[in-house]
Amino acid sequence: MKKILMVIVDGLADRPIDGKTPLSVANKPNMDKIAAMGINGIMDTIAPGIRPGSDTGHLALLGYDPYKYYSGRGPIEAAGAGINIKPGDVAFRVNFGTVEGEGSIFDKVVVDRRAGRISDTDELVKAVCEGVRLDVEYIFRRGSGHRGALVLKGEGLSDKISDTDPHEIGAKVWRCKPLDDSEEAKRTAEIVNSFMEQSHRILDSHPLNVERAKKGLLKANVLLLRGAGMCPHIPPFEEKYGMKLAVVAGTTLIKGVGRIVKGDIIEVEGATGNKYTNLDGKIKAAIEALNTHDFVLLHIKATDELGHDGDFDGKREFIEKLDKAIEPLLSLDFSKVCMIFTADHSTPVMAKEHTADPVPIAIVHEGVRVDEVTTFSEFEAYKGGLCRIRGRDAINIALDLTDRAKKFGA
Ligand SMILES: O=C(O)[C@H](O)COP(=O)(O)O
Ligand SMILES: [Mg+2]
Repeated sequence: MKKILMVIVDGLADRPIDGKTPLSVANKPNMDKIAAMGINGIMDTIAPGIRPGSDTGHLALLGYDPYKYYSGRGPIEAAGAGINIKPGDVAFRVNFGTVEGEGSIFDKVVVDRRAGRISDTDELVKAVCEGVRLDVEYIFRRGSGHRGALVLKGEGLSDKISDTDPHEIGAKVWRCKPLDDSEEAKRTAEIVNSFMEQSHRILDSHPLNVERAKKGLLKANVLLLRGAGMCPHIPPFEEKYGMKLAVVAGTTLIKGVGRIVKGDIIEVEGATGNKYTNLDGKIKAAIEALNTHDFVLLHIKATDELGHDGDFDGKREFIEKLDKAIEPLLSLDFSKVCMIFTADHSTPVMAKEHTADPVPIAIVHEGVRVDEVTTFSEFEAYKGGLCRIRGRDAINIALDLTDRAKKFGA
């Protein structure tokens, strides 16, 4: 049976500054070869004008309707961190951030939502877990980089509560509020606010943070919570498509997407989800996974981080580094493998956030209607034969090319 490889370069696409994007000016002969070998187009991961999160974007690319199956970022992040969420538990995405100011945690101002992109939070997580006492059981784990996941466990909880992450720097930490009149939401918000206060006290005076401050580094002294949600109910990928799924990713969230649809997560040494990740190792692992799995999702994260950081040159340089690393993909046997090369959304350096600008997509397989596009970029892709598709179409096209599609009608 033929195989499918979907390469998703997170936040790869951009909005032009003086007519240029990091992708359009990067020297990337291998991506251009992929464009030349395949059929090209632009893709609205969810729908035109809808800004995808990486979670909803990846669900759509795996063929799941995010409006039906998405139950918040928290549970996906928690699954990625290896936490087994049970019905009734409430999960959150957590950011190690930096606050300054006096008074309670809710009087303090967020000066960085990523604590200077801190990379090792093991000791800090341990201190929080040892010190914070709540009215419920909880699990707090680190994720990749500044990320983590918190799960409140037990009866009488609700996910109808607001974030404590204000989503912007210069703003005060938000107090968690119930979003409906239920006792459960009121109680959960109180528990969250207690977690915020206690964890801040522990982190602010932690020796590692005192040391960071001495070195002129930002303290990781607040845990910003967002995306509260409960256990998702989603059909396993294999049940839906009859294909075994493998996910090669360093980023906790994407591992989580793989786990909630019951795919296999391939761990690669040195896969960090940042610009120093082990690209060669990930590409090798993805190619190997094609021997054991039917559908392989290879995720590359750093382009998105560099977009969030507003770093045009950094994003271009990373694209060039990635381009060198993907060379082995060009030697795949495209009579047996269908390769989709694309992004989950745009993260323009000028916006430092995700936008709804469509992303380029190239599909390589024997027999595709190769078009005249020979450059992989936001400006060339739309001239290709795929024209403009939605995220959920990509997997269907691959199913058709690999002779898995069922005829609709007689
Ligand atoms: O990198 C991530 O996890 C997200 O795409 C952005 O999240 P952040 O703004 O909290 O870093
Ligand atoms: Mg993304």
